[in-house]
Amino acid sequence: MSRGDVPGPEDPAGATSQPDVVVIGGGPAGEVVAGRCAEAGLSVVVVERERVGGECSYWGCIPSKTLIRPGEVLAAAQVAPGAAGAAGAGGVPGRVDAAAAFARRDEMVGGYSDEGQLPWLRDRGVAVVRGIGRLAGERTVVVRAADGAERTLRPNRAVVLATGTRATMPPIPGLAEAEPWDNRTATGARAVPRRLAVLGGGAVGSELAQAFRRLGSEEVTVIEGGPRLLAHEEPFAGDEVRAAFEAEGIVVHTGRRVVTVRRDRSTQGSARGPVVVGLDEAGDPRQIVADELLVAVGRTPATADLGLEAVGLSTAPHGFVEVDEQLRVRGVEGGWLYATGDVNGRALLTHMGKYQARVAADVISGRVDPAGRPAADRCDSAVIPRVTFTDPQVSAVGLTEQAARAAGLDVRAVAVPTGSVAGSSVRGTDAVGTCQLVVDVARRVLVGATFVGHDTQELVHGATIAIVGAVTLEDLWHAVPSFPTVSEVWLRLLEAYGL
Ligand SMILES: Cc1cc2nc3c(=O)[nH]c(=O)nc-3n(C[C@H](O)[C@H](O)[C@H](O)COP(=O)(O)OP(=O)(O)OC[C@H]3O[C@@H](n4cnc5c(N)ncnc54)[C@H](O)[C@@H]3O)c2cc1C
Ligand SMILES: NC(=O)c1ccc[n+]([C@@H]2O[C@H](COP(=O)([O-])OP(=O)(O)OC[C@H]3O[C@@H](n4cnc5c(N)ncnc54)[C@H](O)[C@@H]3O)[C@@H](O)[C@H]2O)c1
Repeated sequence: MSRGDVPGPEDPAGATSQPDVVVIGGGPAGEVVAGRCAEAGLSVVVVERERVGGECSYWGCIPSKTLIRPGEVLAAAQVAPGAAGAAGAGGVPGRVDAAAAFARRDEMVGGYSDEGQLPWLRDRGVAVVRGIGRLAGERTVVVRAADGAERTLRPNRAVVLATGTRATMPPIPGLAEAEPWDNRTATGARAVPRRLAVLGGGAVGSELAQAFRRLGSEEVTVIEGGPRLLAHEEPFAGDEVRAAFEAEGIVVHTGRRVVTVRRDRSTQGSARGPVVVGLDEAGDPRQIVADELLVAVGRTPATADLGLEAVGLSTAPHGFVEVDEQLRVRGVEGGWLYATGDVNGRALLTHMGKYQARVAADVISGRVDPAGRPAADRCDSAVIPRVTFTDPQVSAVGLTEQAARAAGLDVRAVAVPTGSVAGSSVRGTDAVGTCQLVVDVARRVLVGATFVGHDTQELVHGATIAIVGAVTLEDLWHAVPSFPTVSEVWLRLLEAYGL
């Protein structure tokens, strides 16, 4: 199947028109809610307009992390004396074989076919109906297939919206005509642009800017409208990532606005002609010329044409679907409509969408815990683990210090350099980053943690457990980290707190 095609008409498993549950959208959140409902004995239909697996599998997490990995491995080797010679030397790590990286990306996305994803649903008896789903009234979903044929599904119990998001395109004059990259074109690239400009220094922009620099782009420029990269994280995280970017030749402009974009189709030397990005008058430069412009300024929920008005909901453009703690859509009577994953705007992360999906499935199926109580929603929106796969990585969970104070908590933050433990030095010569805990002073429990450094992705789950379990500092003191691991930062942090 070529990219951009809509897959075949209907999964051979077939689908009843009156199942218990209809899920619109077969991304990570839709798949999981469907699978768990089916495991609970319900009959389930997933309606998918493109590919089962969603944005994450083909144009998000999987291809981006696959393209990041080779540069990360080379950079790690370069700071391990003895391996460094084999891996190249200089500001940018030795060359990544971009063609091999793209080939591995193609493998990881299953050649942009969802054949590999379907068995998981089939094994659970979930039917997939191909087409665009929309609400047409209470417990009523109309599906329009690629050939225009429509069929109506009338589930007995629930409809779950899991339609995700697409890249937001800001209304900058000339931008659309310049055919910018979005996450799909960037993660699906088949060649490395010599010059790449990136609009937006959030998770997508930061990860892909560094990935392309390491894949071989000679000039990479990030333009961020806010004061720093990774604005949702602790301020030191964005500053430390910026320092690392600049050390490897990525130019970062913060606090700047793009006011015009133009693709110069008269210029030779690039198949499409260079793109000229005009900046505001707030500073220098006033213009950036690149071969491609990646737009990564956030996400827009896929709610247009979803029929929200048919069930009395607002159809405000760019509006996320508001849900309660059990993932039921607010403002709809009867408790039959749910929304999980990106489309509800709570946490635009695959693992959180899948968590919400498990909660929603338990609510829909009436699952009870061993004590016979209904499965409760523990979907605490403050406890969101997240890893930004830049180098250094930014791995965090819970509240930033500022967010905790804004929430009225009396907190104390303690921080130590990630390089203060032997585990960091053993790994290489360039231990960078800061680790910080945010502690609720009265309860002596964590409410937030941030770990910036190489390979910190595996540190964050310990902090997640500590927050969810409300483990006191006195108990954490007895959770002894192994030597010589980077986890020893936990000990340093507790010592810094005064234990
Ligand atoms: C570049 C990039 C990198 C990312 N990296 C990470 C990461 O490392 N870790 C992480 O946790 N998150 C990451 N994310 C975020 C992650 O991709 C999303 O949070 C996740 O895909 C959301 O899952 P979802 O099921 O809610 O929506 P989606 O994955 O968007 O799936 C929605 C599905 O619904 C279908 N659909 C939409 N409308 C309809 C309709 N009307 N009828 C039928 N089908 C419909 C779509 O075709 C799609 O298949 C990344 C995102 C991007 C863009
Ligand atoms: N590793 C991961 O888990 C991962 C990776 C990529 C994406 N994601 C998820 O996807 C979501 C979307 O990522 P994203 O990077 O598109 O959004 P984002 O909200 O993380 O960052 C967007 C950035 O663009 C800036 N911006 C907005 N408009 C601008 C403009 N006109 N000019 C310049 N800058 C502008 C914002 O200030 C912000 O810093 C993230 O919130 C995250 O949840 C996760």
